[in-house]
Amino acid sequence: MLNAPVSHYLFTAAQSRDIDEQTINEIGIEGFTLMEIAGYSASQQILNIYPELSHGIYLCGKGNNAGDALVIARYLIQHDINASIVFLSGMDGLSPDTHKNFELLKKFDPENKISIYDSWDDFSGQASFDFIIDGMLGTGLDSNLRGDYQKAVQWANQQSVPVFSIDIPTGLHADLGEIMGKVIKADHTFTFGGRKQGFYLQDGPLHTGQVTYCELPFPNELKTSCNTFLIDESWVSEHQSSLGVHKYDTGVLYIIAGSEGLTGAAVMAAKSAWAEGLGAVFLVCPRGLLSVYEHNLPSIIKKPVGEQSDTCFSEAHLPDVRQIVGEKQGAVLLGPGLGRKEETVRFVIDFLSQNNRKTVIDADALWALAQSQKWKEFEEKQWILTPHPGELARLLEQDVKKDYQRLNLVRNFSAEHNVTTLSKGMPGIVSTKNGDSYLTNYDTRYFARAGSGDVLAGKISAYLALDYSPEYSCAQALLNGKKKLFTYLDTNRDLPEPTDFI
Ligand SMILES: NC(=O)C1=CN([C@@H]2O[C@H](COP(=O)(O)OP(=O)(O)OC[C@H]3O[C@@H](n4cnc5c(N)ncnc54)[C@H](O)[C@@H]3O)[C@@H](O)[C@H]2O)[C@@H](O)CC1
Ligand SMILES: Nc1ncnc2c1ncn2[C@@H]1O[C@H](COP(=O)(O)OP(=O)(O)O)[C@@H](O)[C@H]1O
Ligand SMILES: [K+]
Repeated sequence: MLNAPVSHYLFTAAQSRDIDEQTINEIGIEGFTLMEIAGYSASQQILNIYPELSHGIYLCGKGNNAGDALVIARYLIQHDINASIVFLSGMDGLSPDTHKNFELLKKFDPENKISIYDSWDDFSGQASFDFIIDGMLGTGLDSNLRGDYQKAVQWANQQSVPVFSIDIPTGLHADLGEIMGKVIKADHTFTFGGRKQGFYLQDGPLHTGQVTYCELPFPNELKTSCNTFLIDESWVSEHQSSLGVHKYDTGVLYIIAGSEGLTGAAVMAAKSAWAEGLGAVFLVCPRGLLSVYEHNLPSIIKKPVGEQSDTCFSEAHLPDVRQIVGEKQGAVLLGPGLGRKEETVRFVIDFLSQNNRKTVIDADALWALAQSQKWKEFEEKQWILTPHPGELARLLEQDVKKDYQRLNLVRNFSAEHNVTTLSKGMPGIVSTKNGDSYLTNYDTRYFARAGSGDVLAGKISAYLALDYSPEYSCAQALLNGKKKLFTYLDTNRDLPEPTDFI
């Protein structure tokens, strides 16, 4: 199981608002109190992270997002950090808690040092300021940005000072991660009560800057509807290798991979899995390719099947392959470099029809699944599917353009077919049989070179062979790549090779 801490739950705007309302109406913590905690907590984070600030421009709408910004202003002026407040929709019609906080703020400023502007036109751009607070719109955004909000966003994005977004960068759709006309490009987003799903989809990652989760007193019981989580190393702990046990007790993996011209995929996957400290890795291969593997994979036990003239898998190999895979308890990786010949497609489907092993289905084995609907009826499916965008479109029989759509489709697909799916791309999405989804949070574009998929499949199947759950195996494999990527980028300027991730 993968149990994310609440700091890594990802909410939609509707879920956030529901939790807010229930906390206020059913639990009895007033909205004003929540706003105070939100603003106080963001102000302390800002003081910690940016200790040298002297003057902020506060861009405010009229909803509660602006109220949070006004609370921040109240705390920061106590630290001699000046404030200029710009109300983009004027000062009439502020939400009740925001209005109350505006009145409070003025009481903290008896000398009228705070500058207040009641429209965008009234604000002419200050001579000196060193940060901007974006308190224009939060979860209340309901359409493309209107009127002066567009102008203010454009202006803020052109300034060379840090921009701090309150709860959400204004203009970013909290669920979809899409830009609603225009969007703030924040250096830092302070988000309240829960991260928003859109931070990690589509345009989100390019606009939130660093995200800091600020806790609000929302009871955890109100958060159980959440089924989307952020994967990161702060909570997905690294596996411990169980040294000293017999090699066949510390993880056995059978890799069924490779065909003429595609032996590299099998080699990469096998090396990648072996590097995780398994007891034994068996590479099942068509006999005609054995010499390639003897040469390249000294640590891997080769299990050739068929005749000397065979260079791809076919149905004729099934009895031998089944027997080999049945010898010891272990996991199976099926797919890298298998090729797409018809006899290989039949081999894959027939093999899966009577396979009770935990199995990672990758690359050409996914091609085979997409050629035949038969697999949908198979009873035993302890499977992890690892489609890249093209493979996913074939499996779903539809094009998937938007991340939000991909998240929902992959979630439904996994639940409907009772499999775990790792949908590759940016973000990587892991969806489980019970409808939970886990998103990555780093630049996966570095992995878009032929071979990194084979390395990833090797890692996932290694963890599966070590008896970790399917979702943990996927998350840990993704994070393993991230760690290696960051280590590589620390000392290198050129692009990493897939072999750097082994
Ligand atoms: N008790 C609460 O409700 C809490 C709310 N919090 C804050 O409140 C925010 C949500 O507050 P609200 O629901 O008041 O919503 P917002 O503050 O996001 O703004 C809603 C207002 O903006 C207008 N608006 C919506 N879309 C617009 C567009 N495209 N262009 C121009 N104007 C637009 C709406 O007409 C409405 O008046 C959260 O994001 C968070 O910052 C926090 O203070 C925590 C507690
Ligand atoms: N550690 C990782 N974290 C996130 N995504 C990864 C990682 N490793 C691989 N990927 C994903 O896998 C993709 C490569 O897989 P794929 O297209 O199947 O390549 P291959 O040519 O190796 O089969 C990358 O574009 C990326 O989306
Ligand atoms: K905002």
